[in-house]
Amino acid sequence: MPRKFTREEVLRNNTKESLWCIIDGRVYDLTEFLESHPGGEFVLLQAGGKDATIDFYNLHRQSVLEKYSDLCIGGIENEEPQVIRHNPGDLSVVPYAEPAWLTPQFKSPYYNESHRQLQKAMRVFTETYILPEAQEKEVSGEKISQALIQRMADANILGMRVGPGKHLHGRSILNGVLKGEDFNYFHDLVVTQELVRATARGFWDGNMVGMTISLTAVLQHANPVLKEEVQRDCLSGKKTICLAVSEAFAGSDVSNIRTVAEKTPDGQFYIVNGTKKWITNGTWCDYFVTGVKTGDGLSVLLIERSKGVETKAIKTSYSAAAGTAFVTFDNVKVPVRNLLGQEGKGLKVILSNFNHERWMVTCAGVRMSRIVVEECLKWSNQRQVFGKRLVDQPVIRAKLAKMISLVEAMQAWLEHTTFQMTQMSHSQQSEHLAGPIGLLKMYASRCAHEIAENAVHIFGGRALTRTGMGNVVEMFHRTTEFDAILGGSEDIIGDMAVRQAVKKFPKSML
Ligand code: HEM
Repeated sequence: MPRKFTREEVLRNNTKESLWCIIDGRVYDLTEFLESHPGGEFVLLQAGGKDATIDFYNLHRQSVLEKYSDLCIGGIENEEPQVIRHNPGDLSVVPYAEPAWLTPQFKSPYYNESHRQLQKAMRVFTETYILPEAQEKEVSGEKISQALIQRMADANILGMRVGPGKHLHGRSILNGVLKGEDFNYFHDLVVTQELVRATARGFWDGNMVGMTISLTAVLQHANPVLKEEVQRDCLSGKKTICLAVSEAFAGSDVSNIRTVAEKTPDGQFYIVNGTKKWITNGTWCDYFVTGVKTGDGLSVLLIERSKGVETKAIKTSYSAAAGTAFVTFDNVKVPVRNLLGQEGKGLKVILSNFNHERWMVTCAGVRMSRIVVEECLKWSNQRQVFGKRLVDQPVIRAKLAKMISLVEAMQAWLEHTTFQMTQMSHSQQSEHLAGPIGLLKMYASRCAHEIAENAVHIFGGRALTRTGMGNVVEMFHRTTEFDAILGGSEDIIGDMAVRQAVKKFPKSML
């Protein structure tokens, strides 16, 4: 049984020798903690013997109390803690913190019980296994651990990251929550929107994004033997794979790449020379799905890390946990059986995954935007300035209204697009959805930009620091702009969408 104290007892412990305080009906002994408190000794001495609940929540997250729970020596007689504690898997109780389909009062035509079960299991998994490692590695810049990759492989989370398809058939997801055959794009959306809740941008990209955007090319375009081998290696977590297309010479204009592959006289191998830049997960990947020039055309080769392949980490403004690399191919010998698709038809191979990649970037960006809105709602409600909560200021409410409406609009458009994906074959998606998905991604990254800006204004100085209350907002503001670039710069894909629309313009109306 926890010890119970009266408020008078706590009040008597207000010196350096014995320093207690009350936070949310619980009593904390801060005597030993005084010297190591990141906020300094003086402020704690001022709180000695008092109820410091309002001051504490004005400056700290609930998770701080959970981390330092050993400082808690008991509770106050006849008082119960008021603050709701978050357990792994719980839905947020903050309005607008969850998409409408997860809010009991709202209904959705898109999701059924299998999506709800998957969402629940993914949230428990993310909060139990991914979030702690993500937070640690985001700071240290280290690669995701093999143990976590293995755990995701065993639960078939790796398989789900590549989207619906035959590679999931016969697999049981997260201990029987779902059969692989039943996995559709709404399950795919759920998985991405839960995983990104680990709120660590570099680590998120490090967590197999390379595989998400490259293994699909192998599944769709490799010869059956190679496909079987690489699929088995990657989905079991034994090997990792990334997409190596962009170069210092060519980003969104993939057809201008300069990496060259020349066939050996016996026709058995390609010899590859060139460089690749900004390759996510490249520092540690085993396989590189690589865009190369073959004669006048563009082709795609699966290159294994071997003699002549070198990778160097590129210093970026986000965590090195993403494994962003500069890759050099120096006379690398690649068997011809590693050609994906046909020689000279590589653009088709590269484009075949762009819709899914852009859609996935959008799923993640929309969810991160919502997390930032939740952070702002919570902060505005708990932060006191000029004797009032932030949320009591009309200017703050106007910002929140704008942010919430942007997130709701993005999610609604995303779900509408996802529904279209469930109704179309892969080739129909390429034909009809490339433009709409491009526009959706562009809209989402513009909204995220606006949300980040408003969030910084709401959090003030805390939005500049990587620790403490503003850490999520700081990370989002620093990294959200990448979504405008990844999978094709937003200006270029926006332009592509309009050009495609113009092509379909009926002549009779002119
Ligand atoms: C159980 C009690 C407490 C613990 C475990 C604790 C722990 C921490 C930690 C870990 C930080 C670093 C920032 C963060 O991670 O949020 C911090 C910062 C700080 N704390 Fe505490 N704290 C406690 C109580 C208090 C109290 C009662 C006050 C004052 C009334 C206080 C004032 C501050 C200040 C001023 C900062 C710096 C905040 C900033 O830079 O924004 N702390 N504290």
